[in-house]
Amino acid sequence: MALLAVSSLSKSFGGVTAVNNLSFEVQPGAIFGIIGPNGAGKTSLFNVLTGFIKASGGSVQFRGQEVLGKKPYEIVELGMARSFQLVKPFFGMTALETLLLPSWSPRIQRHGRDRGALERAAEQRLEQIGLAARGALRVDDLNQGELRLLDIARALSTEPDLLFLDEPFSGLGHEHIARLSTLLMQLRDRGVTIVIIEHRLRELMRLVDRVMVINFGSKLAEGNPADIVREPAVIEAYLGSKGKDLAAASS
Ligand SMILES: Nc1ncnc2c1ncn2[C@@H]1O[C@H](COP(=O)(O)OP(=O)(O)OP(=O)(O)O)[C@@H](O)[C@H]1O
Repeated sequence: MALLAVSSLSKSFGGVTAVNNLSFEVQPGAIFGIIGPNGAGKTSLFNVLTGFIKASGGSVQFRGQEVLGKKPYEIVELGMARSFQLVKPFFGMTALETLLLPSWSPRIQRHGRDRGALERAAEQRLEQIGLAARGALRVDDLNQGELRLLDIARALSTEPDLLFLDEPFSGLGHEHIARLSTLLMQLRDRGVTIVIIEHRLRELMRLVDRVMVINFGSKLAEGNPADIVREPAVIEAYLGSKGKDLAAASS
């Protein structure tokens, strides 16, 4: 059974249809990429899937359970977590404190870990993401790339089974992208399913098992990365000359 089954999902903002009758499935243990031009509806899709905005119609099932209509914290409780394209940290808190906050969620509290264990877990998470030396710094003093990594670590702190990442590579240098890619593959190997929106196509295509292309809120194509970069409709609508480079790189 699919871990996530999205069926005929739509979202309109007045006269703008951001997500248009979209259906797709994500299998357990996959890394699933979502690409498309600016304004294609990718972030709106994540916002609906994670309960931040209401759908206009359709169905979203996580492990066979309907999640449309649930609040973001209820969705986290079920085992889904997300990072944000625009990171809005709690200014004044340290990086380590930011990662301790999600420990108070019922999902983590039910393990009954003491404060020392929760702090060690937060420190490990900082290390995993490459921010071990930044734990005591206030988030106000972190740069955009570091804030993005911290936001991903924050999402991981709820120990999700399904992780949504909105442009995780944006603003990161090659070293951090390589480190984050390795971490995502390790998470996948441990059974975490990952859905990624990303414009850095070369880096994304190396990581994903399957990719969906959306344009004007509708699915344009879906398949494995090597086939998708050769799809004429995708090249015309989105990849353009970048598509030829990508096709050459993935052959
Ligand atoms: N809150 C909103 N109110 C009105 N229109 C919105 C709102 N959010 C998104 N839209 C519109 O919905 C469409 C899809 O936007 P969305 O941000 O989901 O695209 P995207 O694929 O994530 O783009 P990008 O790659 O630039 O982040 C756009 O036309 C956008 O202007």
